[in-house]
Amino acid sequence: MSHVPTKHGKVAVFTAGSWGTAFSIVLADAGNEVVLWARREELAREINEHHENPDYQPGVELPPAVSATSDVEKALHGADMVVLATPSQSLRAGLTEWAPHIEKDAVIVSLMKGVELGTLERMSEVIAQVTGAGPERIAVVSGPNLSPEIARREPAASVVACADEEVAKMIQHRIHSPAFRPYTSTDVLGCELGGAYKNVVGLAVGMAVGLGFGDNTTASVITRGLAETARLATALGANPLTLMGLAGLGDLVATCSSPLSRNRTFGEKLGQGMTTEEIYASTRQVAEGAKSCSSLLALARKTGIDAPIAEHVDAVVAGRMTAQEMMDSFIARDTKAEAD
Ligand SMILES: NC(=O)c1ccc[n+]([C@@H]2O[C@H](COP(=O)([O-])OP(=O)(O)OC[C@H]3O[C@@H](n4cnc5c(N)ncnc54)[C@H](O)[C@@H]3O)[C@@H](O)[C@H]2O)c1
Ligand SMILES: O=P(O)(O)OC[C@H](O)CO
Repeated sequence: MSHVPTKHGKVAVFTAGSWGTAFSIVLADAGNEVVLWARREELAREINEHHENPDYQPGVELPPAVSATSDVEKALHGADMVVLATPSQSLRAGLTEWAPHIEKDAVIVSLMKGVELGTLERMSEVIAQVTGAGPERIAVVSGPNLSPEIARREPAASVVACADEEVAKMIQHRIHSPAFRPYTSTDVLGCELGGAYKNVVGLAVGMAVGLGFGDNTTASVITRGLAETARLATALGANPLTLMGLAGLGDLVATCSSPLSRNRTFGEKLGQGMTTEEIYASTRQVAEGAKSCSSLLALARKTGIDAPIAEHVDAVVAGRMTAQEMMDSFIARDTKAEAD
């Protein structure tokens, strides 16, 4: 059945990185007017003049409904939806600057997949604290959505989660494009933890690939990674079915199987023997799991949950263990029942 785009309102997207730019195409294709905020004025100018973001989605033509600005007030004026896509560890600082200019009834949608270091807060919690918005104004979009594929309009599905189901439905309508199919959920916590944890599992799978191991190894890590994710998320109140859905298993499969994933690639480089510092120096794009392994591990410990994958990935990223030692240690762990 064909999708008929309807005319919607203005959406402000912070910021013009890989996912913000790709998601602006979804939003425009779904009938929204989109303003991308770029930190650098020259990038905003480039986007407006050439309808392309050469830094984060080179070669992709942006629809006419997408424009860019480096002016925060201009981006947010009249926007009834604000979409946030920064690295998770930068959200609090950025949002503190932007929040005073957000329209008072605007809904705020997080596209981020991480947990804040130190506070151990999920992005929706950071948004609530910084903006004062209630749960009915805060939503999350999460699923198997590698940005280069979304930017090429390859078909994909995702989940839009909000504590208020009617708001989730409204956002679903606003982001349903010919190539992008959103499902609703009220399980914000489950979607956020699924999204953050899959990055850590993606790092471990990447390490296995970098070490030269095949599909038995990666499937074992993926499956135990899903068990670990579900253990923590359900202990914190998530619906177990969320972890079996697009924001859990779906995203885990996309991230762990795709060479496009920055987390899997980061892990692959660790597996090949590069250090974390060398990898950071080789790319400016974010691999959220390299930071969130530490916050998720701390969250698991605080919750009294066994989290061997987060623990080992954190040790490798911090240089306390090699990728090979991690794999050896996974196999040598005390044996137990699968369901435990
Ligand atoms: N790229 C994807 O395929 C994808 C898909 C789904 C979710 N995500 C999530 O979206 C979030 C953003 O990822 P991305 O891929 O767009 O990252 P990216 O590295 O491509 O872009 C990050 C953007 O944030 C900006 N930025 C960096 N530091 C900042 C700061 N201190 N203050 C304000 N802005 C800052 C950068 O200028 C850039 O525009 C992450 O949480 C990621 O897990 C990414
Ligand atoms: O490139 P990654 O590893 O950040 O993954 C991107 C998306 O989260 C995949 O859904």
